[in-house]
Amino acid sequence: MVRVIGLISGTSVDGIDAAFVEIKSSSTSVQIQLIAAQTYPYSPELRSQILRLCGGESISMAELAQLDDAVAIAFALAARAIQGGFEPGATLIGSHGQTVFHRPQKENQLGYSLQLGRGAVIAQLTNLTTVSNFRVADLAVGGQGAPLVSRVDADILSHPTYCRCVQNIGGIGNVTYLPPDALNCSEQIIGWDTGPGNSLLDLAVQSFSHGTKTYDQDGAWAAQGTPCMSLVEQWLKQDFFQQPPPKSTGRELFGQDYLQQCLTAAQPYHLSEADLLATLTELTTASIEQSYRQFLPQMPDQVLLCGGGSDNLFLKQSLQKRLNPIPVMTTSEVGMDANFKEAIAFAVLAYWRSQGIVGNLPEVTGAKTAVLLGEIHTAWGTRVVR
Ligand SMILES: Nc1ncnc2c1ncn2[C@@H]1O[C@H](COP(=O)(O)OP(=O)(O)OP(=O)(O)O)[C@@H](O)[C@H]1O
Ligand SMILES: CC(=O)N[C@H]1[C@@H]2OC[C@@H](O2)[C@@H](O)[C@@H]1O[C@H](C)C(=O)O
Repeated sequence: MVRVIGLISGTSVDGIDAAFVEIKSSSTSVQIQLIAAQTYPYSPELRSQILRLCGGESISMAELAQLDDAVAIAFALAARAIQGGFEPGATLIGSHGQTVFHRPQKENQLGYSLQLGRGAVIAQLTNLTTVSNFRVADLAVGGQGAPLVSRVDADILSHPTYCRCVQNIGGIGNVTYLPPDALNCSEQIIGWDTGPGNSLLDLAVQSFSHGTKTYDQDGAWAAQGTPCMSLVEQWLKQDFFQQPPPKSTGRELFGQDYLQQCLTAAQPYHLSEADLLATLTELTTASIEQSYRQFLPQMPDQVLLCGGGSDNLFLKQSLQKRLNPIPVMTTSEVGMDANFKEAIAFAVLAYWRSQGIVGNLPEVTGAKTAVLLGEIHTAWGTRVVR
């Protein structure tokens, strides 16, 4: 048994998700007990600095260094806070860090992905061995570097007889397709980034609310509107949605510029803000549905949502309508907290790294081979281990 902290802040930049878990492992899989979970919001200043960088703003190397320091300190404070008081405490941290740039692999160009929050600093500040920088090893062997949670999804969410899709709806959406008894047929597991999750919705809400809101609670604003389906069909012609897996994306594509193109295309329709939010919600759910129908060997028996978008009632209803009669549930309904599944995943990925167990699924990322994910930083220095 080992106690591990998983930390992640994703493309919504809404804060650091921290999960404190106990991991028991057998020869075939891991058993997870969630001890504590919490989201630690960024300070408004730090969030806005990160969002500007994610939005493509140029900064100096000195500013980048300062931002990396601030993110590492914020992650270390979250790690200290989440395990406060529990005994025994954690012996390992898995820190995804904060994605600020992602360049998917294409043709003969390696992918590139940058997450801020240096593991060596977190290890020093917490005095705990810290695994970080998970994506580079998959990228170096020709992978997309994302999604990385698929092997964990298979371990903790596959079902003996049901075929499942685990659908994360964060800033960006990503799916893992799990055939029945997936662990014993991992070559049949597939996954990809489906496209925008909440990223366009959040940007639109921040603009329409003049900065007073960061997201549409429960999708209540969008629910007051009517989606314009012809716009959704037009937007779905974007190359990314036609691209077969393996594929990954980020705010570099589905960010402010893409939103602006959507709003410009919508002008002739004279839509209200609620109509626009409803239409952007349909883009998210339509892109998920279309990718399933286009790229899956068969439609799943169940869809399990996770990520903040799983709390968006209007979005969940729209996806259910599109996938009926397939039940659209959340991972919480099968015992895996939907808001912290990704943080838990990075605790497991860090544990696997510490045990010399590979973490990526080449069938998902397109990597040439399965590799060890993450660099191990101890309080007394960085260990280079096989
Ligand atoms: N109650 C809610 N109603 C509607 N939307 C919500 C709710 N709670 C969270 N969200 C959405 O979820 C987002 C945060 O989700 P999450 O933390 O999964 O994103 P992330 O991890 O940063 O993204 P990614 O998975 O792309 O890395 C918020 O920005 C918001 O858009
Ligand atoms: C570069 C990066 O941070 N990608 C994220 C993003 O957010 C959702 C989707 O795109 C996913 O592929 C990925 O994160 C999750 C944790 C993953 O790698 O599985």
